[in-house]
Amino acid sequence: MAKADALPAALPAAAPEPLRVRPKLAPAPAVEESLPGSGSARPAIELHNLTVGYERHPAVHHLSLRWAAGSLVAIVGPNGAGKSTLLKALAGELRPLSGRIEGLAGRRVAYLPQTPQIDRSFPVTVQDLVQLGLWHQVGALGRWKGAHRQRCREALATVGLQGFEARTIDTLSGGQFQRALFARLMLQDAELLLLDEPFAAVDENTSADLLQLLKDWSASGKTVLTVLHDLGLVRAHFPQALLLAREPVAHGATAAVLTPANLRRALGMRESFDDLAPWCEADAAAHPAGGRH
Ligand SMILES: Nc1ncnc2c1ncn2[C@@H]1O[C@H](COP(=O)(O)OP(=O)(O)OP(=O)(O)O)[C@@H](O)[C@H]1O
Repeated sequence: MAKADALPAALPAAAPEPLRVRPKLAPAPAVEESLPGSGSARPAIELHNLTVGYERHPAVHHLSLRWAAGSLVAIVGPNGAGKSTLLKALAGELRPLSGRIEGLAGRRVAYLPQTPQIDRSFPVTVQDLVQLGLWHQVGALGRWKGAHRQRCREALATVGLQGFEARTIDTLSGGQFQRALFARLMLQDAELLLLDEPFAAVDENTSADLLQLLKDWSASGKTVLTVLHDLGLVRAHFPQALLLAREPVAHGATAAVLTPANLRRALGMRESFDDLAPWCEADAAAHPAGGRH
């Protein structure tokens, strides 16, 4: 699987600034439309008994599910549940310990990780940062043209950063920086977007506007998987959810996933990562002689 275009994550919160988002498109598809058999021409993403972890220590176990193209999915769960680990696997940064992911071959994936991976003191302009989203079109040997710069300007205007092109990124507030990263995501034009807590460092108005972009992407057929902790936000805006606690607790329509019983169960499974833990139940069956991760 090709590694996703990794993007840095948000930095600390910023002063709010009004966004000029694109006009609202059709609402995000209802969950029924995103479920298997909806007839979408684009391939779904399928996890088949997927286990992902670090140095043979599984962090998230035995996931089997399917996301139809255009799904808008919130991935939720307690700290340490394996949410970021799952995104890393989908982004191609971690190889599965077992199982497989299907539906990514030949598809562009954009990944906005949780931890900042960019040195903001590096003297690059907002234009430099955002136009990297067009790398798939321009390439290492290509030349940046006026049309590319124009697309950058349009993307920046869409996230309310018109006129910021020449600013160096060290002069941006955290929220402005996050918006610039969304402009870059826009230019990446990926079919699968993986966002790890994208609203963690932005104010309510900004997150509402960025959320609208996610809905627009989903409505246009892109699959959007977003790690979130704000369950109110998830209930209000995400038709589908995956509740993780190292293993899947529930997956499907958000209202059916985020029930008090499921949430209690997930909390009960928290912090269970243990270097000396025995094989999980499913692995124990496969390794009757026993073993430890
Ligand atoms: N690089 C790593 N090496 C070893 N273990 C790791 C590494 N990264 C994460 N882990 C462990 O994997 C488990 C899952 O971590 P992960 O970051 O996926 O959880 P999360 O659900 O995203 O948590 P949070 O909500 O706190 O961000 C945790 O127990 C964590 O300690």
